[in-house]
Amino acid sequence: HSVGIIGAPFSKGQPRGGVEKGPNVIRSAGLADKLKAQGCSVKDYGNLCFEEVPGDQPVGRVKRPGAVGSANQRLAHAVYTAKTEGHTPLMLGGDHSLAIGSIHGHAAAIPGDLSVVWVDAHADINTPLTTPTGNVHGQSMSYLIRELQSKIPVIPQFSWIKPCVSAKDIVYIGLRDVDPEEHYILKYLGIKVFSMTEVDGLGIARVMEETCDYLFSHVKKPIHLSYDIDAIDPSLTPATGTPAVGGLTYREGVYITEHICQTGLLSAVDLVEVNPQQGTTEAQVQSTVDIAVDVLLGCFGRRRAG
Ligand SMILES: N[C@@]1(C(=O)O)CN(C[C@@H]2CCCCN2)C[C@@H]1CCC[B-](O)(O)O
Ligand SMILES: [Mn+2]
Ligand SMILES: [Mn+2]
Repeated sequence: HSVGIIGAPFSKGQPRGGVEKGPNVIRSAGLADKLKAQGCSVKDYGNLCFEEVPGDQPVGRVKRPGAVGSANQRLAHAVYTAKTEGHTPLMLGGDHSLAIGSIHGHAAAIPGDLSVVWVDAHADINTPLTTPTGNVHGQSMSYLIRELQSKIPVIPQFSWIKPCVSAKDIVYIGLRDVDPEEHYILKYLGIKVFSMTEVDGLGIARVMEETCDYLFSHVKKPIHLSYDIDAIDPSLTPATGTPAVGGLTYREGVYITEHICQTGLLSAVDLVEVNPQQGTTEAQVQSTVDIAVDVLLGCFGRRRAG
């Protein structure tokens, strides 16, 4: 595996300060050295610099459209570059609004369509008209899904975004805090969802088997894995902005990435929503960061069997 690390210190997709520190705290836990120790080659592209956008007024309910639009445009280019230079892009967030740029840049760099595996307590599929908070980290997927575009009002700062994902190529794992409007959208689009109920009922091994059967049932497409650390139970990863009880165990969280790795189709990864300022103790921050690193090592070949 050749991994292209891209730091995206961005927080304007949500209201809590600190998530912009995610890239550096994950790096300082030894991510690059641990990837190299397991045989990966690593190119660290460093942290992107995101411009300030003064007078960044909401468009409708959508908050900080200027900052979110420009950060994601810049990120899209960086992910495109890393991919075309032959690396598997690994985007370190930063909040989950960054999936807009990451998926956009990834899609632009590969022929044909990609599939998306979204590991999260949340669906992040609110539209500008359904969002209860206006925070774009809860809307990311709505701007990317082709079948949803008739429901998305014009946001000038997002005009560069070309929807690039088909509803049938998306699988959610870990959902347990979904807004009613999001639930309607998921049903309306027929998107495949393995909520925590399915994780409990089927077990994670079956969930991953069914995820792969579903995604590969027609054409095998490269996988974009967008992993929100709040998918893991907050007792293990408390340093995050929107914790929700009843999450994945450490073992389930790592099993997901081990399984996706062995498909050989992993093509880009996001690891988002680590916020060191949301931990109440240093130990809470360290636990969150260490688990984020282990999840990522699973993406790139680490097997618990050794
Ligand atoms: N759907 C949300 C949105 O703001 O759109 C509302 N929700 C918070 C709210 C808390 C109280 C119970 C109902 N949910 C957060 C979520 C976005 C999560 C973004 B992610 O990147 O952390 O996944
Ligand atoms: Mn998310
Ligand atoms: Mn989430």
